[in-house]
Amino acid sequence: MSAHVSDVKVFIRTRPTANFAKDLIQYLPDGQTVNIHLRKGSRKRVVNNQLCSWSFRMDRVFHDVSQEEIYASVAHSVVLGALDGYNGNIMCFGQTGAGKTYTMTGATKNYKERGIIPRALQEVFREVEKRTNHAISVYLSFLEIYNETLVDLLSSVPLEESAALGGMSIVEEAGGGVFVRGLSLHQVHSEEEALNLLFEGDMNRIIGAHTLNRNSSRSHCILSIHIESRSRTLSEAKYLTSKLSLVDLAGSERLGKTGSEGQLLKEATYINKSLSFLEQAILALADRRREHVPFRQSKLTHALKDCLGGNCNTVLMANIYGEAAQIEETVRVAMYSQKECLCIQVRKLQKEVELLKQELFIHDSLANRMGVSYDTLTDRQVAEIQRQVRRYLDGTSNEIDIINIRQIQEVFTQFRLALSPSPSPPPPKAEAFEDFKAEHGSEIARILKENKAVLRDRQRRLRELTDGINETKREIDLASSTLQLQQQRQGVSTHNPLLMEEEELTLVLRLQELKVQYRRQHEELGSSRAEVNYCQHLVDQCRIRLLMEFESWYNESFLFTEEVQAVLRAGGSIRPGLIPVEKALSLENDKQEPFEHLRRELLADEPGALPYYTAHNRVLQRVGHPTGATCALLVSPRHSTDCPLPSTQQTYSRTTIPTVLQMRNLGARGERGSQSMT
Ligand SMILES: Nc1ncnc2c1ncn2[C@@H]1O[C@H](COP(=O)(O)OP(=O)(O)OP(=O)(O)O)[C@@H](O)[C@H]1O
Repeated sequence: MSAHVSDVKVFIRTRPTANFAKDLIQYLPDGQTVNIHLRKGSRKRVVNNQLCSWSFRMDRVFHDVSQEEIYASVAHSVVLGALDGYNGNIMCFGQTGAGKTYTMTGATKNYKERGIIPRALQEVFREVEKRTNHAISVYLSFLEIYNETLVDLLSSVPLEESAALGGMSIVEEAGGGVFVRGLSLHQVHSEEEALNLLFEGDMNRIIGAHTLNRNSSRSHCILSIHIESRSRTLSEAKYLTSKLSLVDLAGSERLGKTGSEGQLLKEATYINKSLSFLEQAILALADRRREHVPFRQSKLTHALKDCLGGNCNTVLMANIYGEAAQIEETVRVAMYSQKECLCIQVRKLQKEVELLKQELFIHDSLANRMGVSYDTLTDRQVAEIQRQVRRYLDGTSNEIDIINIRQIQEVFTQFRLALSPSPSPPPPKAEAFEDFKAEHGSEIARILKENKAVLRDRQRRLRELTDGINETKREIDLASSTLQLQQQRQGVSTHNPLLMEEEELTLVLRLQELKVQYRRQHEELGSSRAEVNYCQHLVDQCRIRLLMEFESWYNESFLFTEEVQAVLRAGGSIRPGLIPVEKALSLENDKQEPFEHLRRELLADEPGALPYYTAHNRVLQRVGHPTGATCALLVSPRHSTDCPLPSTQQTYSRTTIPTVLQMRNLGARGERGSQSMT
């Protein structure tokens, strides 16, 4: 039996655990979909019950599945493909401890639990025995890549000697293949010989890691099975060579997760870089417009160059934990594999398109329609269709040349353009704003006017109080200095407080009276300042509402297309006015300018409100949530005014605010605002 499909497949496998997070990970019965839910903020240990959900679709998802089944579903066809001359590549990736080594190598203590590599070696030699018509030679190499350093796990030469000989390097061959110069290649004649090398390499990896003080899960390992096959019966049959790479990638933890530093940080950086380069290489392979695939960016991608894409069967296995504590990493790994899955879909579709184009070409040549192009229309072709449509509409022509679907679509587009009424240019914003205040926005404009009047009244009262308190202070100072002079005149030594002269007594009593008055005025001033601040806040709110409502009205009335307006009318999460119009319509900057100017002018009398408004609007646009506007308004800080203030600064409670002002609060279209303001 032979199997060879040049393709990439993506799988997910969960490591079994007693604490499987069944409320967060759900495998759907189709055997291909896994839904993962993540509680927002769980990482920061913030109590937050909001869930983010993802649905990932793979070639297959494996949960509680035996090693035997994994091999049959994932590796069997790739191994057979290699025996037929197709390169193969099986890669396991995922976070440390998620089961990559278990999947690739398996648990060595238990035969049933052996992984893909020993099973692949077994199958290769069984096939060698079966395929008696072929002389098949098998070679093994075992490469470790640690921090971009290449290590030969089967070398008999000590590391220092190998370095003295020039070390190892990745070299490209003329036919597009790659080989690692300096990496030992071992011919094996039986399954057992091959397994010996596998275990030896594994052991060398552990010893190397131990002596060099590094963690074996921080390196990538590639066991390559090189196969050469020659027909014993057909002298002219091709001599086939292939390479099957079985890759156990390093754990893919995020940098920040374990607070890595020093060596750990360096390792994590290398791993992340090489995995990201691997991803880039796979994405580039899927993009047919890319002529260059960046294989040389890392040792890993360079070494795998001839096992990715092209004439190669590739399998990606995402190993994940099933526990809630690891759910974020799980999402990350699943997303990574999903991306690969997407590019595989793209590649498949591109192949299909290619095939269909070829069929069309044959069909056209049989139907004598050679020279017909199915590519995207050029500007000249579009202009030609436009001309023909116009001639058809004004009656000078009865025909329009159409030979393919793209042209039909373009004809319809041109008809629509020609027949739809040309949109009138929107009026200048400053002019429209006046109309808006007189009609649609009259109620808000009226309330803004009233609130401004109240604010002016309170500001006047504050000025009076400040003048009054300053006057009292002056009187106090005068009375004090007069009293002091009086006492000096009498002479301090002879002065008897019990025998106070009438003039002096009058002065003392006046001073006491003034001090009481000063304290009373001071309190009143405090309340008055609080009122002014609060009135100012309400005026700002009204002003912002007015501008927002205006912007919304202007967009809806003059800028949004009928389609957009229909969506807005239908409700949903988009609220008019919260769509940044620049984004929705890509307005040119100079058209926005007058409105910015208007906005600044409107806010000019209280400059403090401008940054407030701008920042607030930015937050709204960023959050893009309908209630965002209201919430932001309600929690916004109160503004100070430029009114004269007494020398002592105080804070005032909001309980002094008169009820009449609360009635004019516009927050949250009614109730929400008034709740929060009291
Ligand atoms: N599917 C599974 N069934 C049974 N045991 C498993 C399975 N997957 C993993 N294990 C066990 O979990 C432990 C960790 O697995 P493994 O060493 O394969 O993780 P890993 O992803 O290769 O980690 P590292 O990145 O550190 O190499 C091992 O004891 C392994 O036997």
